[in-house]
Amino acid sequence: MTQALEKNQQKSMNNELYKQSSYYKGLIKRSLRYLSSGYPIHFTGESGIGKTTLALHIANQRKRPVMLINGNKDLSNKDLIGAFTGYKSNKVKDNFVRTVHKTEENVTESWVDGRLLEAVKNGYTLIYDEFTRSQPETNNIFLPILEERILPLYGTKRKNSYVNVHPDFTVIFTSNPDEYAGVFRSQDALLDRMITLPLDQMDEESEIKAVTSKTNVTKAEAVAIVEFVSRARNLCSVKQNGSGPSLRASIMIAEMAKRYKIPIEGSNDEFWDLCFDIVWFPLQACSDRADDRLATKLYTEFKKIK
Ligand SMILES: Nc1ncnc2c1ncn2[C@@H]1O[C@H](COP(=O)(O)OP(=O)(O)OP(=O)(O)O)[C@@H](O)[C@H]1O
Repeated sequence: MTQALEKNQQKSMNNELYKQSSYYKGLIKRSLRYLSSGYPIHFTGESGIGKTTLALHIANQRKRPVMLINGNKDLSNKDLIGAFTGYKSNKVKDNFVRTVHKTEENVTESWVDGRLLEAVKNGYTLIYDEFTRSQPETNNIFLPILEERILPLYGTKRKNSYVNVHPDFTVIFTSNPDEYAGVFRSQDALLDRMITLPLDQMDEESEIKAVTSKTNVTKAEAVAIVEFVSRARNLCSVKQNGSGPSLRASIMIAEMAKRYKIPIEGSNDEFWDLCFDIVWFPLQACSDRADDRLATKLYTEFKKIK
């Protein structure tokens, strides 16, 4: 089974925000130019700000199959290049003459391409999400791919020692900033071969567009939710463990409120419980206030929802 994303698995084909915002339009245009000129791009920024969604959107514009790999510390060259998965045997018994038994057995090792090899050979657009979560040794395989346009097959028992990279093959990397737990410092040599585009938290107007395009809330409801989450974010006092509730928080609040018909009002207790459950943990992580003081401040911001 191919690992490339099927069309119906590809998100964000027709994203209103990307069509309307001059910032995103410019960024997408430049990114496509870099990719077409053979330069991989790298979106870096905090969790939940839309790196993967943007990467998928750009990848979809290239009209090539899209392959997604998620970085993790256990990802190995075997996963990326492929491996021999066992033996295939083929037995032929010849009983034509009853007294003579002839058996012929052919044993061949069967090879399964890894996702990177499949993408490299066929000219896919590869999205390597959170690539800094993989071990730097694993990511070294990208150096010859990006520099010499070959994928070495070292460590395998294949006849060819490398494959040429298809001219349409290109990579969009994403990462969270290095201070995140579980992230390895990425090698300078690899970063030197890509164009790194830092992404910031969306501005309020963009976030409202993202929430309305992703959920069924009205524009006014999206405004109320996004403004509340944004005020909650402003309660962050220390820049550690992220920067408070992200776009994801706004989307979760909107989805849950719609699904369970919870009125999006600052006077509704059920809506308060929903908002508190979703924003409290990331807010607590970025604040050095005592919990009771922080909760009181959050409640004050919640009450401002009309
Ligand atoms: N332009 C957009 N329009 C609608 N929804 C969006 C948009 N961008 C992001 N989202 C939504 O916001 C949420 C976070 O987006 P995404 O997963 O792309 O962020 P990320 O930066 O890759 O996060 P992480 O670093 O945690 O993987 C998702 O639910 C996604 O569908």
